Order: sequence, then structure tokens, then C-alpha cells
Amino acid sequence: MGATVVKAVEGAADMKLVGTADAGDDLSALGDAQAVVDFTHPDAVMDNLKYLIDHDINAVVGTTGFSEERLATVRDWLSAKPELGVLIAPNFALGAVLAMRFAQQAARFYASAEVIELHHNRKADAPSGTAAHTARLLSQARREAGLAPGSDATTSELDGARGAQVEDVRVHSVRLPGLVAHEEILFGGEGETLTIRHDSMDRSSFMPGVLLGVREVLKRPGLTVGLENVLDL
Ligand SMILES: NC(=O)C1=CN([C@@H]2O[C@H](COP(=O)(O)OP(=O)(O)OC[C@H]3O[C@@H](n4cnc5c(N)ncnc54)[C@H](OP(=O)(O)O)[C@@H]3O)[C@@H](O)[C@H]2O)C=CC1
Ligand SMILES: O=C(O)C1=N[C@H](C(=O)O)C[C@H](O)C1
Repeated sequence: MGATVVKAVEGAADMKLVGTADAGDDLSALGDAQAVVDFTHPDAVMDNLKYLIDHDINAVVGTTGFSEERLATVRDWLSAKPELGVLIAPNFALGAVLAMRFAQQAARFYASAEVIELHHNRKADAPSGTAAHTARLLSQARREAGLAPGSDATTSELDGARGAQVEDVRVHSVRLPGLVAHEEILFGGEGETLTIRHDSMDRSSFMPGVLLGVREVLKRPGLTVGLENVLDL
């Protein structure tokens, strides 16, 4: 992702690339950037964010692994820097953001919902940040609609056969070479199912969202979570 972002920034007429940093590099290599884009690793991103906030640099973060606890920590760091913006988005592809929004709208009409995410086999984490975010949004929509937790008749299962439980929603992760980033949100109700699917066929799918995030983060102090807030969906 880092290399793809570098190309996208170089191709943007209103942006100038002032530095890049890889693992182990001194972040002062980022120079006097107004904003830094982080696509690194869940184990590295919090240290990076601390550095950026301490050095008054706005941040656009695509790296996954943000629990509520991590978000609270970032909010706490930002409270000392009211002029600074951080945008954290589990997915910068327009279609993925729309799929999550459509799924939120559908959630209250169906007794059960499950998520399948499918990614390339070099992905470091599972479930994907997008799937975890989707499951949390669905769970919230189900709670607000007063729906009981989804139920099924499965009595005996191998560990993992029913996926990971994220709040009220099961999430299943597939890893295969040849895939890029894909998600299906499945709903089941009385005699029908609904499937919402998004496919990123190439990493370029994330770039319009990343560039929009860079432009917008400069105007949005505080922590923004999710590109849906920037797109005003
Ligand atoms: N929000 C979104 O739309 C998207 C999010 N992602 C997320 O972005 C993250 C990166 O994905 P991807 O590019 O595929 O992963 P890769 O593993 O291909 O690349 C991560 C890169 O970050 C480097 N890195 C690790 N630690 C640091 C550090 N402290 N400072 C600077 N660089 C570091 C790694 O170096 P080395 O190899 O030496 O360890 C590697 O070059 C993941 O969390 C992924 O889920 C991915 C795509 C879209
Ligand atoms: O690692 C990836 O490739 C991706 N990571 C993000 C995630 O975990 O949701 C976004 C997208 O799915 C691609």
C-alpha cells in the first residue's frame, strides 16, 4: 500500500511528497509534512501516531487493528492538540464504505447477519479491519432495532467452524493467493436472503479515498473514524 500511495500522491496536482519511511527508519525522514499517510502494521501504528501527534503532523491511517481502547488513546493524545486531525479508516474504497452503509440500513429487517471477508494470503491480520468494523456497525444497528442476537441450530462444531464472534455477528476469513480485498455481508430472514458484496480488484481502488482523506484531514481537527464521515454518507 505504501508504494501505491506514493504513486498516487506524486500524481496529485495539489500534493507534494516530502518524505517516506519504512520499518526501522527514523520518522524525521518525513520532513515537514502537513500530513502523513500510515499503511504499516497493527503493531507499529500506535507508536507512529504518537510520534506524529507529538510533532504536530496530521495523520491519515489505513492500518488496521483499532480497538475502542486504541481509539480512546488517540483521542486522549489529540486532546492536547486541538488543531490537529487524525483520520482512521478501515477501508478507503468507495464501494466498501457504501456496502457498509447499505448493510447498516438492511440490518434491522433481518433476523441474522454474517460477514465473509476474503483477502490475499499475505495479509497479516484476521479478521480484516473492514469486517470487524462492519460487524460492529451491524451489531449496533441490530441493538438499536431491538433484535435478539442471531441464532442457529448448530450444536456440534469444530473450533472456528462458525467463524469469529464480533459482538452479535459471525465473521469468516478466507485467505487465498489471487484475491485482493473482498467482503460479503449476508442477511437471512423469512424465506429469503440478501447478500451485499464488494470487491477491490486492485489496490488503486483505495487511492481516491486516501487522497480525499489527506485533503480533508487538514480541515477536520480531532479524531474521525471511517471514510463515511468524510463522504458525509
Ligand atoms: N484502510 C484501507 O483501505 C486498507 C488498509 N490496509 C491495511 O494497511 C496495512 C498495511 O497493508 P499492506 O500494505 O498490505 O501490508 P504490507 O505488509 O505489504 O506493508 C506494510 C509495510 O509497512 C512496513 N512497516 C512495518 N512497520 C513499520 C513502521 N514502524 N514504520 C514504517 N513502515 C513500517 C513494512 O515493512 P517490513 O516489510 O519491513 O516489515 C511493510 O513494508 C494493514 O493493516 C492492512 O490491513 C490495506 C489496504 C487497504
Ligand atoms: O490488508 C488488506 O489488503 C486490506 N486491509 C484492510 C482491512 O483489513 O479491512 C482493508 C482492505 O480490506 C484491504
